[in-house]
Amino acid sequence: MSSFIAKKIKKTYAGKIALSEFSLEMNRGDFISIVGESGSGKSTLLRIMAGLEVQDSGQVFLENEEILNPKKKLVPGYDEVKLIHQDYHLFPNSTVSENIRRPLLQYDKNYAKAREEKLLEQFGLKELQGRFPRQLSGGQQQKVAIAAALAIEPEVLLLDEPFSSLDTIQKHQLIDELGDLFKQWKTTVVFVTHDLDDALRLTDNLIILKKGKVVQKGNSFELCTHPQSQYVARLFSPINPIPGQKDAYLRPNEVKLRSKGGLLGHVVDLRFLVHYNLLQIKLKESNKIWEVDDPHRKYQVGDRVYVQWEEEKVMLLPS
Ligand SMILES: Nc1ncnc2c1ncn2[C@@H]1O[C@H](COP(=O)(O)OP(=O)(O)OP(=O)(O)O)[C@@H](O)[C@H]1O
Repeated sequence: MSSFIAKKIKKTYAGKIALSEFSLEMNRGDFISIVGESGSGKSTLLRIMAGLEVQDSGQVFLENEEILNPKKKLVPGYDEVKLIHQDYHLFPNSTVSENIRRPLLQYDKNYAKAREEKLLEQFGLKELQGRFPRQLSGGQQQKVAIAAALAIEPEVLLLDEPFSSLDTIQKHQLIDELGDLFKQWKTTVVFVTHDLDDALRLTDNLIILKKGKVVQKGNSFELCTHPQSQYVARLFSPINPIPGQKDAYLRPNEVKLRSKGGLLGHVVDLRFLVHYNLLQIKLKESNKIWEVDDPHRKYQVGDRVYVQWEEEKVMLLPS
């Protein structure tokens, strides 16, 4: 039996569709990442799921109870369903401990103290408990904000790119740590992001959103190897159109570089990346620019090179 359900959620702003019949069913402790470009409706969806935004139609349920929107509920939102976004608000004149304790003010004192201690411990914040937010790094501040949001033990956590202001190393470390905690606690987590790498860090269970519509669902392997559209394929890597073949594309790592045979081109740009060089190759006949991986770092700008590929690597992708 699913415990968190969104049923045919639709939302328009001034007649423009932001979400179109979005449905989702999750069991307790499931993680899902929803990935989509800016404006695809991710934040709108999470706000509706948290009971903070009025939808045009459709319903959200937690354990068979309907999540009521602000039109139907005097005080919007629920303790059981917590939305965390980038603009987290810590109280600047309260310490780490006080920030975490604030949501627990109305709870039994002993319970509140025990909960605060547990969160400080689990988030590795014990040594920082007496500091004020201005004395913390961005990553530490975000940890405190998330710990505070978890103080009242929500069943569902909705994460709206809360890590986007962190550098990649901090971000990945925080996502890994949180992922472990959420698993321990069996929290149901919906993470929305435009960044596929971040999404995959937390879970392999993906929904791809475009202009308010689900365009594909599945795990990363399925989506990477069998994308059903250019939009989904591009989330994983750039794609190169094959001249003269409608909707036929190749990924940069599937193109072979040879000194003869295939399509002739010239290297017009080279980027040194950690594991390989990324080349831009201008194809002679079509003038198209392809992005191609050069794992052996063999080619230089100006080199003549032939590109080849295996037919089975060609992806047919309607726009
Ligand atoms: N309050 C609003 N009034 C009017 N239009 C809105 C409002 N909020 C969102 N929209 C529009 O709805 C669409 C979806 O917006 P939403 O913020 O949900 O997308 P998103 O995927 O979260 O984008 P981003 O990744 O940039 O945060 C966009 O076209 C946006 O302009």
